[in-house]
Amino acid sequence: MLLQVLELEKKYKSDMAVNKISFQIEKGQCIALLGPNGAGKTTTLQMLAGLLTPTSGSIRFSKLEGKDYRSKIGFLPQHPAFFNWMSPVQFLQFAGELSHIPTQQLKEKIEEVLQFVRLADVKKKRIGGFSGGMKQRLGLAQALLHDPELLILDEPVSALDPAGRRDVLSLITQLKEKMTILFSTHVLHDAEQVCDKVIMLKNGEIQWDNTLEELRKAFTTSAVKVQTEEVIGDKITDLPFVEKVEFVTDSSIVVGEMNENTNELLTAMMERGLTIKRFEKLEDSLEDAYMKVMGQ
Ligand SMILES: Nc1ncnc2c1ncn2[C@@H]1O[C@H](COP(=O)(O)OP(=O)(O)OP(=O)(O)O)[C@@H](O)[C@H]1O
Repeated sequence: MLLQVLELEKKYKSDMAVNKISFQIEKGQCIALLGPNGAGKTTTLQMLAGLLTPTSGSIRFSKLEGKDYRSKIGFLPQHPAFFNWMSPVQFLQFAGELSHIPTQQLKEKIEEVLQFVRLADVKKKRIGGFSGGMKQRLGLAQALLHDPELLILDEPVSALDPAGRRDVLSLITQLKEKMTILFSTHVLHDAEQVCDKVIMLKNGEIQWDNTLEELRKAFTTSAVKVQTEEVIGDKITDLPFVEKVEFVTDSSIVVGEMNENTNELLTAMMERGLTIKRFEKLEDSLEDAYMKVMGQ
């Protein structure tokens, strides 16, 4: 385990932004913190990054018990601030000095991270002329300067156009091989593309903390819809599935709780002289499952 969060709480006067949440992060995981606006994502990430003091609860970084765990965290805020007159090299030099990275190491690291985020060609240009995607990649470069073990990204792709989104998500995918990543998003699809696990937040509380595969399993219905050429009538009244049958029309039924026994149902219907015209598995999409968990 890399990080353990216990009963973490942040209250703003009477407003409970984060309500005693607990979760843990294993080394090497890529986790998405998913939730609508106001769910408490930024508040949580800022507490983890040490930028905000929790009202109560604890954050433990396993390997650095007692030391300042923040030195091992790389953080990209939701709205990174840049000096427009600076160049990427100047900005990273400035950020690296603030983090007390030794001079020679910093020089090499700046070249390395700029190469990684594909800004090496424009490293001496003014940041003021950069696109949103370029700025976000520069922000990511800054978060990587001190070789963090845990990279925390607050809505890294939310403000980007589709191409910028794809760029940054692909960089995150490459970084997954090297470090543990926690990033927030309000878009399920972003989480689906890169992460192993999702923590869903709503009103400051965790609604789900597991893989998307488990989410799919937990919320997928196993009904099938069968449409026939003929009127079905009472031809299926003796089938073992009869209690789960609902007629949609005279020649179309939905049968619930069908798992491995779908073939049996179809065979039985054909044996009773029904011609199968259409057969459909009615599975909830991941989006449906997300909506159910979030109660939306
Ligand atoms: N400085 C603050 N003072 C008072 N309330 C705040 C403050 N910061 C956040 N909140 C409240 O805390 C709750 C959680 O906000 P937070 O920004 O963490 O949510 P979020 O999930 O990151 O949303 P978004 O996607 O909009 O950034 C919201 O109800 C918000 O209004």
